[in-house]
Amino acid sequence: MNSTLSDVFRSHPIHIPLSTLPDFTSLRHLPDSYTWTPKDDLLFSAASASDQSLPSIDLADPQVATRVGHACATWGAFQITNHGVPSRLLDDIEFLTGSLFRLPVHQKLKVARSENGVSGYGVARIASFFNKQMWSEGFTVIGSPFDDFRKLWPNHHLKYCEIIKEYEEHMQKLAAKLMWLALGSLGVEEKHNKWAGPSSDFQGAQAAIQLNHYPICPEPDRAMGLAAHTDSTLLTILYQNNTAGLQVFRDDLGWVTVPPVPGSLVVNVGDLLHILTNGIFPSVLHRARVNHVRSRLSMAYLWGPPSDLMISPLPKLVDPLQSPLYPSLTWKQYLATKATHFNQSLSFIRNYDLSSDQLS
Ligand SMILES: O=C(O)CCC(=O)C(=O)O
Ligand SMILES: [Fe+2]
Repeated sequence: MNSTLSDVFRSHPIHIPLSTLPDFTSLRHLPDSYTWTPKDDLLFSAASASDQSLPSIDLADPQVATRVGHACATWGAFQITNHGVPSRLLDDIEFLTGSLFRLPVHQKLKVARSENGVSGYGVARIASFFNKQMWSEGFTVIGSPFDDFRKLWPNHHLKYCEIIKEYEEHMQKLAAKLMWLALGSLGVEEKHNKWAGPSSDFQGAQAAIQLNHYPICPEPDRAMGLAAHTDSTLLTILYQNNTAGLQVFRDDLGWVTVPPVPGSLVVNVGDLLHILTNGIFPSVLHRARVNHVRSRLSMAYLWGPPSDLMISPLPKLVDPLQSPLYPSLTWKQYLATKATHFNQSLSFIRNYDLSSDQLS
């Protein structure tokens, strides 16, 4: 039987004890365990560029594919407007996220993600790779949120489940559209990407929704909301509330803040799209900073292929005189690699010897 995204995460448990889940409202000073220095993250204090901004693309622009392709190749990320997701739905998901994180800690702990669980409340999965703790809390939805939501809101869970369902439907369509725009810009057609299915809508795709909350922080300059990482997805579509915090990294510019633009969404190239394009599109390194004035919410739609499908550089994008930069592997195998090698995963598999079986 094919494995689902839940099975995959379940086989790579994260070992973060529940006692580390913070009660941020009670902290008036930044404890040592939350104080970051460059020792904890090499890029912690890398330069920040203030005069450069992430491309913003109107999806109704006649040149949209070219613009998406250029943004993917130069930034690995972009903002979009005119994306067709109703602003009422963005308000609803933001409202849901705010309501969830405003609940008292004991209530949120009722739906804490268990050690080998996949959905629920907890710290970021990447926390296990760092010595310091991040100033954030999260809630992951994979599959139906019904059981968790019923525990959180015994009287309103159906309304909230409906919002998640509608959000997923819109995001799934938008992700497929963005994928074709990105690949189309490289001359990849439907016939080159068979798993997209007969109607080219990537029906077998899988996704998770990651809701993030970054509380007000007493010493934001020394704290980290979510440490630098790339997403293990094909694409991520992120909605952020009206509070800045997301930053993307470019070798030539350093950290660039992505200011929230009302109604717009941020799109990140993930590691699998980087592999699929044989390295033409970089997967963007990004992080979230915090501030001492307003709490911040973000809602990430993490989108990828069926977990057992072989992903490899598209032959059309590989120079016939060279070998592909990456071997074929499944999302399941990639997530297993990421669980061990984290931000070095792409370079690890690049050097991976296909004749051995390290990736299983
Ligand atoms: O909060 C943000 O802006 C970033 C969230 C993120 O990168 C993630 O959930 O993977
Ligand atoms: Fe991310």
